[in-house]
Amino acid sequence: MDPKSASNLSFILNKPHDVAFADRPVPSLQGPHDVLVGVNYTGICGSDVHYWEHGAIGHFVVKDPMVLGHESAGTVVEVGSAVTTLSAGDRIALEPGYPCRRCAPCLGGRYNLCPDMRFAATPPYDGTLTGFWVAPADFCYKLPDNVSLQEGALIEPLAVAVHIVRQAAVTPGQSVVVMGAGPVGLLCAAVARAFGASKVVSVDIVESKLAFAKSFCSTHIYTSQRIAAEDNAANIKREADLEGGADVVIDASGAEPSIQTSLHVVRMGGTYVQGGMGKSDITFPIMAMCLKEVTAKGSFRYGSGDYKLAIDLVAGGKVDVKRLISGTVPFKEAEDAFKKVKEGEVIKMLIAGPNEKL
Ligand SMILES: NC(=O)c1ccc[n+]([C@@H]2O[C@H](COP(=O)([O-])OP(=O)(O)OC[C@H]3O[C@@H](n4cnc5c(N)ncnc54)[C@H](O)[C@@H]3O)[C@@H](O)[C@H]2O)c1
Ligand SMILES: OC[C@H](O)C(O)[C@@H](O)CO
Repeated sequence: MDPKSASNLSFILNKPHDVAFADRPVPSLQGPHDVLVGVNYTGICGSDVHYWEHGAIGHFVVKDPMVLGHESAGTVVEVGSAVTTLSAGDRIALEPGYPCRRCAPCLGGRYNLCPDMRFAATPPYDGTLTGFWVAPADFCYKLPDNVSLQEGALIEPLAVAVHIVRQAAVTPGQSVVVMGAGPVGLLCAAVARAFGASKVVSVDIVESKLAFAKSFCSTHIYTSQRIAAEDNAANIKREADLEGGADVVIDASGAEPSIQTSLHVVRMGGTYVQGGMGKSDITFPIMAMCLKEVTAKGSFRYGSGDYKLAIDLVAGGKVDVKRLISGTVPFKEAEDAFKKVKEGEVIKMLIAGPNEKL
């Protein structure tokens, strides 16, 4: 694709529910280690939909028009003079956040915690729903021949799940309960299976999502009821035969009742990981955490090795991300795809890049 003759049409959020398409200048390489990527496919994340609806997530507020999107795969079109690992034509999954590489978290190996992270479609930084994108070469991961560009767009949420399951340190034979069967919860359940968990229980409030989870990877499912958290936890333990509780519980819902249930379903000395992002403050069953000596951890985005492992899991047939793709729309239908995601009819919608023929 020649960037001189191709479109750099971008899908821009002006303010909540006010989006526009604009042909922006094709970006140039900023340094010798950069590559220019033609964006082929981008998945819609819940955070994109949240910005589209509300114009903000916590203290990240869209003040100026911002290009949406951060779950992308593309094709390299130009490489900087110092790039040795990629060449024009390579198909890649795009890691969309660039840390400073100099601060204490970066040097400590946890670059996802960099305070100066420039993350796509997180204000003030533009996202990847555009024709061309410039990235450091080491944040572009070559896709093996048996991984499609559509699957490549799913590597981002899969890397989120890989990071969560690594935080939980899941080992073979363990029991894992995953709260939430949206894309992140489904992928956490699949990664937990791939890590050797023998029992993976998906919990949600929507039965159709659980039916999908069962067909996708979960060994057990449970529809959460509007009852006390302790009672939901007791039901999960009984129905999934988890006497004493689960070794690991992951929240991928962000919902307060689900977080409360999690602390009652985890076993003595078990591990709890918070992956879901809902309300900033909730009522948390801290006594259960204390008395059971639960190891509780957070998980934010992804770090060293997560993208690589996510690609290996797809290439090795361990996680079939294709099954999560509900449909792909042309670039000009981006807003309709956002509406579909908001209505909850779909699992993962992809938007083709502006130069992609469907
Ligand atoms: N930690 C990170 O870096 C990171 C990255 C991406 C997304 N997230 C967060 O992960 C969460 C999941 O993302 P997603 O894209 O799958 O979102 P999603 O909204 O598609 O999925 C959330 C699921 O939780 C279910 N749910 C709601 N209330 C529940 C309850 N009481 N019990 C059980 N399930 C319940 C919903 O029905 C839904 O299926 C979101 O909160 C998102 O913000 C975190
Ligand atoms: O997958 C990455 C997440 O969607 C982002 O961190 C988002 O939630 C905030 O920028």
